[in-house]
Amino acid sequence: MPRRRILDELRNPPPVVLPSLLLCDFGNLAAEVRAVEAAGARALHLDVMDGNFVPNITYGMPIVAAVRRVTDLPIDVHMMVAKPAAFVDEIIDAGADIVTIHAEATDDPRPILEHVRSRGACASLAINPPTPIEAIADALPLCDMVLCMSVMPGFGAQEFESVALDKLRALKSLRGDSLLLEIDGGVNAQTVAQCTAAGAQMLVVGSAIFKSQKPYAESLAELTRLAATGTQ
Ligand SMILES: O=C(CO)[C@@H](O)[C@H](O)COP(=O)(O)O
Ligand SMILES: [Co+2]
Repeated sequence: MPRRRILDELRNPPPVVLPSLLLCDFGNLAAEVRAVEAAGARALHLDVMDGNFVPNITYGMPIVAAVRRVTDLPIDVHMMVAKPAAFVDEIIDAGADIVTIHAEATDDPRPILEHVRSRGACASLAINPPTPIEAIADALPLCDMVLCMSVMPGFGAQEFESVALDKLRALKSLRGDSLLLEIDGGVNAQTVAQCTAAGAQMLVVGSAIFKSQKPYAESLAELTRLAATGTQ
């Protein structure tokens, strides 16, 4: 889908809860994707980890492509890899609509963000909890989205770190609504309203959907309802 259309779809209306497939049943991947789509998901978040940038390995292009084959939902690929420049083209070819690279993985993210946009995808920059927003100030004009991590990346089901909220507030006051803001890590029914109150429109949720006893539709509806309370 073209970049402008993705951004319009995600903005209208906020907030968007993105299931992170990290903790889904990969033996039934297609069924899991169809199930969260039927449950009301408006976009998906895929965590690509290389065992180098983070101390964990997940999956790469074949899984992104497999998800692409079963859904037309926007796919946000969170690249936790040490050499993002080497892989963004293949990630886009596999079907990513939003390509999220980490500021900590590159000395200068700007050429990569520009390249992602030139390929028609949305360009997004992630920062870990200890990374200040000053570190990405020069790159902001090239970002469609900024992801503030609320855990150290690498694993699902970690505890929420509220330092991400301060950064969301600062980014919101710097850039208003021109920039999509995403938060990822420990987002659940207890934390989601704080995230939207701080300015996030994009809420990545893994364990609170895939490890919950509730049906996906119930979790997604509850999280979306609670997220909306933070915007009032
Ligand atoms: O990027 C990551 C982890 O590094 C995430 O996208 C997790 O998958 C989120 O899982 P929960 O914290 O919601 O369980
Ligand atoms: Co993620």
